[in-house]
Amino acid sequence: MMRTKLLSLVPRATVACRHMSSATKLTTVEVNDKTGIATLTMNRPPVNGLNLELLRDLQQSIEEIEGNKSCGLILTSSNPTIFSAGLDILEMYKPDKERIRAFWTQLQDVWLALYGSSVPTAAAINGHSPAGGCLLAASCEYRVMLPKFTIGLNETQLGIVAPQWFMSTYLSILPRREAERSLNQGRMFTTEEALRVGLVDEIASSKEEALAKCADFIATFAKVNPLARSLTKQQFRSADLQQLENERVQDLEKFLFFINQPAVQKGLGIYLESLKKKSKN
Ligand SMILES: CCCCC/C=C/C(=O)SCCNC(=O)CCNC(=O)[C@H](O)C(C)(C)COP(=O)(O)OP(=O)(O)OC[C@H]1O[C@@H](n2cnc3c(N)ncnc32)[C@H](O)[C@@H]1OP(=O)(O)O
Repeated sequence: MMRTKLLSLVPRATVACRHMSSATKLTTVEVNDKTGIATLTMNRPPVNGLNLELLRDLQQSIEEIEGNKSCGLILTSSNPTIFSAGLDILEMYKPDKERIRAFWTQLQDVWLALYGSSVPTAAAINGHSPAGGCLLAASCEYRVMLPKFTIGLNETQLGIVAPQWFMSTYLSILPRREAERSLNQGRMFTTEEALRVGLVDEIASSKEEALAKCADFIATFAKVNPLARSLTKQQFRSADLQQLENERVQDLEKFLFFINQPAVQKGLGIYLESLKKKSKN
């Protein structure tokens, strides 16, 4: 059964105090006193690669925001040029048997929590956002991106296949033809291209402006009944969420089977090497 987010259905009062979650985590949550909007910042140098620990912290932070009566969630990064480099490829290359199960299950949980979040969500995309990074941004309801960066589901470029729920997330934003073509191509869009196809909603010239635009989007719900808004969002997204809820185990087994294929491992090894060579030059 899909989780009902009762907590979030309580009308939201202005948050009285500024709250900062634990500094030892790979994410921070900061709630603006005036707006009641929570900013969730990813902070895992060097590239916000989504490893098991970052995913766990993301999940906890989303739950914290759902629970603390914030009136919206803005996802962003502490890195000035990278929103998130996507899944940490080291989790998938020559993986540890137990850890990779936990990793994928945690990724599923993060997606269910973010895509299914009952609070309004927006992404301030202040840097590159390939693959899993794009998934996180696309799971939000609104995206504001800074110029001169790239975003997209580039999985096929790595010789891997985005699972159905990545595709559903793309399809919730892009026209079907565009989603299919760009997924097949593993296309990375520039900020301007992303705006043109509708993958992002606005361009901002600084992170501060991006955060402000995200806050403006969230403020558009200020006079909308929170219960009606939340249930409407849930209805819109329920088929996608339900599909993964129903197929979680099969999705995990499919991922494990695929990722352990020698050809896939070889491809990931070559890709990692090319990233390392590039970073040394
Ligand atoms: C069947 C299963 C399907 C699963 C679906 C998969 C989803 C995914 O998310 S797969 C991951 C896809 N991600 C990418 O293809 C991004 C790769 N990275 C980049 O393109 C770039 O690093 C960048 C644009 C994000 C940032 O560029 P730059 O600022 O120039 O930084 P460097 O390239 O020098 O990278 C620094 C450092 O970080 C390592 N690294 C980068 N990305 C990843 C990653 N996704 N996983 C693990 N490690 C990553 C890179 O190798 C460098 O390491 P060092 O050489 O050790 O410094």
